[in-house]
Amino acid sequence: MTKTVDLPRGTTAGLDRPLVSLGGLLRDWLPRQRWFAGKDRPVTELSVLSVTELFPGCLHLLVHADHSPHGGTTPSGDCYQLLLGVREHRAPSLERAYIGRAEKGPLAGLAVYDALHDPHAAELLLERLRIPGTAGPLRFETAPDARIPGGLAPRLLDAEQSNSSLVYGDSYILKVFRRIQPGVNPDLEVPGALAAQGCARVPAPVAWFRTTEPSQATLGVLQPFLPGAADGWTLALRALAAGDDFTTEAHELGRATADVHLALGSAFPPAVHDDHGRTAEAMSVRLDAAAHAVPALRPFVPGLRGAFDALAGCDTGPLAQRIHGDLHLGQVLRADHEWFVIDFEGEPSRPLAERRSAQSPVRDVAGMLRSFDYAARQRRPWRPEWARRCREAYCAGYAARAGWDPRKKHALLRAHETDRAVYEVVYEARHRPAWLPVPMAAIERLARWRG
Ligand SMILES: Nc1ncnc2c1ncn2[C@@H]1O[C@H](COP(=O)(O)OP(=O)(O)O)[C@@H](O)[C@H]1O
Ligand SMILES: O=P(O)(O)O[C@H]1O[C@H](CO)[C@@H](O[C@H]2O[C@H](CO)[C@@H](O)[C@H](O)[C@H]2O)[C@H](O)[C@H]1O
Repeated sequence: MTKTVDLPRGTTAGLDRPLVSLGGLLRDWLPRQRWFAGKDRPVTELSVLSVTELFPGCLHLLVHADHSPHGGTTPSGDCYQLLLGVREHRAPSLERAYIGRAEKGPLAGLAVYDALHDPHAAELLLERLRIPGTAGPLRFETAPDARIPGGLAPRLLDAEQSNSSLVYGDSYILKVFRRIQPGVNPDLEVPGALAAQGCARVPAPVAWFRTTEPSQATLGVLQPFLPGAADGWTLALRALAAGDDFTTEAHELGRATADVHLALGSAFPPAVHDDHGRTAEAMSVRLDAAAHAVPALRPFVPGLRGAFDALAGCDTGPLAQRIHGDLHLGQVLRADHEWFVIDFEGEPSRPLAERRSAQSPVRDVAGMLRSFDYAARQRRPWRPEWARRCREAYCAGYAARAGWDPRKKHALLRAHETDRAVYEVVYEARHRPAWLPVPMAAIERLARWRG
């Protein structure tokens, strides 16, 4: 029988030693994870920032993967959250989650695996979340009126994700953030603020956990699960495959986006003048960095920069406010004939302060328009007409609710679509090189654009 191993209870003293013995294992395992952000750069050092025994046989770790070249002076790297299960023997049911056997230190000889794959560990994690409390530097908190039942069966979502999510009994979904940045995560902050506004388009957080060490940071959020929901990407591809029209859904999605923008406008500090010059400058800087990282972009840089120059010269547009920041078809769910919006983290590679700053709502609109293009390019022959109709319907739906029409903001829309396509090029080059031609096709079109 497979036994879990009891580690010294309630103490972190000496527990950082396990990482010394796990370093070799994690160094190989970490970069292979979908959510690992530094795939294009070697890990030069892996260090432990905190380690806590969450419950017997389960360690909570924050590790830092350093990418600075040896001898380099500018530190670079990211912090990741790991939940490691430790057992005496390898469990056949956890083969997919197996990381390896610790060679040295207090865990020597024990089998180590990603505990989120272990239903028993996932159940205990929900138990911790149901009732407010602490474990070392970890804080477990609930919404004031939350009544979370125990004993819900967990399942780990195996979607291609930036984080890891556990669904409990089709009632709740727990998102465990993988890349951790100091401060409150917008995916807790924004849905919480929208719930307080009575915005029904966003599932409200019911519990969350955070750390106080090495600095304050959100680690995970539990929200109601929308049973039977399908995400916009799946629905769009289904419509394309069946040759179905998607304009009704796109129109409603435009309305839903505007609803969320209006609620965000009320929930956060007043909207501010959108400084187009500064935004254009930031876009230009991102373009240069992207072209440095992805050589295929380089021939298009002068053409693309034209979009940013046009933005800088533009003197009208909606006010800047809190936005979603990474809006695409995978971030919207359809349930009971309504659209819901999830995942307010923003573009994962951007610094947190930037993601939480006021930005043009056109950025979200541009994100969704790019997504229609992505969907249309999943089929051969490519369906530009399908994407164009969705685009029109989405903008019309948005305008009907927001009171202004994104289609009439040509310079803004083009600049934000260009910036978004540049982001996507870097994202695909890093995570899914086979998808690179999708945003590159848009880059070619946007670089040629004369209007
Ligand atoms: N409240 C919810 N109800 C139903 N499914 C959800 C809910 N929240 C997220 N999901 C599912 O989980 C997936 C991943 O969620 P998401 O927040 O986008 O995580 P990530 O940031 O890791 O991409 C979504 O695509 C969706 O299928
Ligand atoms: O993981 P997240 O949902 O936070 O977002 C990241 O991954 C997305 C892909 O999973 C990526 O979206 C890009 O691909 C989508 C199709 O898979 C497409 O609908 C989007 O329009 C396109 O941007 C997203 O950019 C990235 O931040």
